[in-house]
Amino acid sequence: MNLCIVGAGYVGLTTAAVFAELGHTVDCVDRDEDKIRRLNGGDIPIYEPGLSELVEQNRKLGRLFFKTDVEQALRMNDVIMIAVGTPSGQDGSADLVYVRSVLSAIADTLSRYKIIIMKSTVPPGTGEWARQFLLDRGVAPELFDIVSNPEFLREGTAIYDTFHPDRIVIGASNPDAADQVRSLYYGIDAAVLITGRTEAEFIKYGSNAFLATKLSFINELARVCDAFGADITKVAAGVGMDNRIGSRFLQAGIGYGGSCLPKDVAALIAAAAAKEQDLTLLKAVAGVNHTQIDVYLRKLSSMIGRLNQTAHVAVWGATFKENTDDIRSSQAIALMEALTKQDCLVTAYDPLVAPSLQGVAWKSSALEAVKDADALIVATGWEEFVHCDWEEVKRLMKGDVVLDGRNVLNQADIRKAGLRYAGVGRP
Ligand SMILES: NC(=O)c1ccc[n+]([C@@H]2O[C@H](COP(=O)([O-])OP(=O)(O)OC[C@H]3O[C@@H](n4cnc5c(N)ncnc54)[C@H](O)[C@@H]3O)[C@@H](O)[C@H]2O)c1
Ligand SMILES: O=c1ccn([C@@H]2O[C@H](COP(=O)(O)OP(=O)(O)O[C@H]3O[C@H](CO)[C@@H](O)[C@H](O)[C@H]3O)[C@@H](O)[C@H]2O)c(=O)[nH]1
Repeated sequence: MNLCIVGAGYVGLTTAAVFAELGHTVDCVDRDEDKIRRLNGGDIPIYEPGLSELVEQNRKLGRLFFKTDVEQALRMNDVIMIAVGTPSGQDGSADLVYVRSVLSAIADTLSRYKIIIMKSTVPPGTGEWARQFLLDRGVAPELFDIVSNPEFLREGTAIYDTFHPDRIVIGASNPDAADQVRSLYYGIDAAVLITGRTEAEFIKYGSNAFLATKLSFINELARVCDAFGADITKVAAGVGMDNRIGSRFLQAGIGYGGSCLPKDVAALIAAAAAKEQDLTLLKAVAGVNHTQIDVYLRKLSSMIGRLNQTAHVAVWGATFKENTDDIRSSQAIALMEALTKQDCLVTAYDPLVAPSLQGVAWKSSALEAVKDADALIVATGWEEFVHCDWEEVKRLMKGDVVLDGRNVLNQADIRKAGLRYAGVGRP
């Protein structure tokens, strides 16, 4: 099948590479000229394990193309997938400005039947709104179908997730259009769920909202475990053994971040509010996440006796989780901002990124970052931090406190090196 994917970001680029690998011919278009230039020069603008090889292979095979001329690509292809960003607006609602701009380009170019697949995460009702948008722009109703096909990949494992999804959700009002979209996934062994468009849009928000709920639940329980001197990792292991609950997404930490969970929880709350529904549970989920950093900074403060300009805190990790270069809504960044707000001296290191942050001195290695520090916080669970030389850390640090913000470290190794260990909900 010939396909045009609009947006060459984490989702568009990964999906383009995987569909090309499945044998389709894919035009991946983005209006960001620099991004497309880099892609055409063999340089992948994001860090995603396995993506570079897949892109290169399919470019060489003549199945994957990167272009900036959106209109031309829209004219040339009869299957169009929208994978542009849907960031949070001021009030938390999803800002559909990029989606609208793609729809506008589609309206300008559409002269024969097209299937328009909404891959971007959009609020319930957006498919219907998009249909009306095109009709209002004078496009004849028989010239298009809009199909919702939400994406569930995780950054860091995006290629694996796209080849091995738990399910493929296709929301369509025309069964023939749903079948066409299903045939795009030929070669992927996964359950396919065909629903109405609005239900598909809800499934995406419902999934992310549930994942966020699981995380805030375990993070709140971790606070109580802390108070009782119990270990949340052991509690989570036992709770997760119940198949109805499941063991995944129960790792307590300094909170969830990334470009999706915080944004999609906020967007669902806003979408509900527009229909006069108050999502009290989800508001609490966001609230727990919002205060999680403060809770553990208080713990740190009690261990080193102060959090002010005389405190030197080293932070390991800046990305919102390991194996990605994405810092959107990263709790690690929020933590550094909270520390600098208290005038602490902050030295930091991340294996992939060093974003400019006022008051943060970036170092070129993990060990360099801990030199003379009173305390170390591990804010992202990079493998490199798990396997570091704790004897050397102890030798370089002035103080002896290690706060494991992701519960990924081996406490015994740290204590053996003469350091004091504190985790999230761990005694
Ligand atoms: N990142 C994830 O892990 C993930 C997973 C599932 C779903 N989603 C959803 O997928 C969507 C895309 O997310 P992302 O992380 O890939 O975003 P991103 O910001 O990485 O990429 C979006 C791309 O779209 C391009 N773009 C914007 N407007 C355009 C236009 N009019 N024409 C051409 N290109 C345009 C931008 O230049 C950018 O390169 C969002 O709705 C997000 O919620 C993201
Ligand atoms: O047990 C856990 C699991 C995750 N996290 C944190 O939660 C955040 C989100 O992690 P994850 O969900 O793995 O990252 P994303 O790549 O943002 O993926 C989520 O958001 C995507 C965009 O919508 C969806 O497609 C995915 O299914 C959904 O998992 C990160 O800060 C993690 O550190 C924890 O603290 N504990």
